[in-house]
Amino acid sequence: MTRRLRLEGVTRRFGGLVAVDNVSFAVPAQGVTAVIGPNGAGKTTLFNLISGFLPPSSGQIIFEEEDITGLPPARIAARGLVRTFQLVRLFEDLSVLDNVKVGCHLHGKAGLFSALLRPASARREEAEVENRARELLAFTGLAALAEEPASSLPYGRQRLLELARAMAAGPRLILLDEPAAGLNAEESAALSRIIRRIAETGTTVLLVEHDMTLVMNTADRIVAVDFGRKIAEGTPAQIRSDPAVIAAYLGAPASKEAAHG
Ligand SMILES: Nc1ncnc2c1ncn2[C@@H]1O[C@H](COP(=O)(O)OP(=O)(O)OP(=O)(O)O)[C@@H](O)[C@H]1O
Repeated sequence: MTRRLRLEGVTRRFGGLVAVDNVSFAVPAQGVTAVIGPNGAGKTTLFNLISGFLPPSSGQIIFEEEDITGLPPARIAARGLVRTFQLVRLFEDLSVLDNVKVGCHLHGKAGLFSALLRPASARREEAEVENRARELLAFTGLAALAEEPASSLPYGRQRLLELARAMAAGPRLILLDEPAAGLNAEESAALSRIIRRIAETGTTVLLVEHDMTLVMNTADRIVAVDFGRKIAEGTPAQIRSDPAVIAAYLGAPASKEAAHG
């Protein structure tokens, strides 16, 4: 099985606190992988390390067989590893469509320099960008809102817009940081279907999420962390019945839970 991403012994310390402790796992190119864990387990720190927002204290991060450890976020994004954030970060005054177009320009080949230097091909690229942006709005169910200002969308749709913008870059791997946060059950179910479709189009999905319904319905593989350490890895069925995972969520020591189980 091809692996899109590998973490090898990744550790991140904040002073005396070890937020991520010697974590290793691989993300297959196919499908959806989820990272779960109780509050403060180190999930966000893990995402910040993978996306370059924080350098690891030690260990290696390998994306498509190349070492990206310590590269700045923009360089990592340019290689096709893009992320969304826990809190929505949109250009509020721009239209829904323009937000997605910005996503194409941020990480894509249609950069500002090429637009200045090669006006004819830049115009062609601009048309392609517009087509791609509209396709993504259709994909996320936002096509009818293309000309509206982003700030006018209800929260659930702003989250989908953020997803569409991240997809505009044509990423090889997309990191979704709590994509279902603040969504109702119906929105969360719609999001799950969109995430599955993203994976089917060949973009690897790695997500961090507290909404267990979404995780169990969406992920092919789950990595569970607690106190910065990986405590389990497997299919949703395996994770659901894993004593260490159950113990982490119930707040009981794994050994005690295992003894009872
Ligand atoms: N910049 C920082 N400086 C100091 N400590 C930090 C920093 N970022 C995170 N931590 C600590 O590292 C640990 C892991 O935090 P992290 O936010 O990664 O956990 P999490 O699993 O994402 O939690 P949540 O589910 O609440 O978002 C926590 O103890 C947190 O207080």
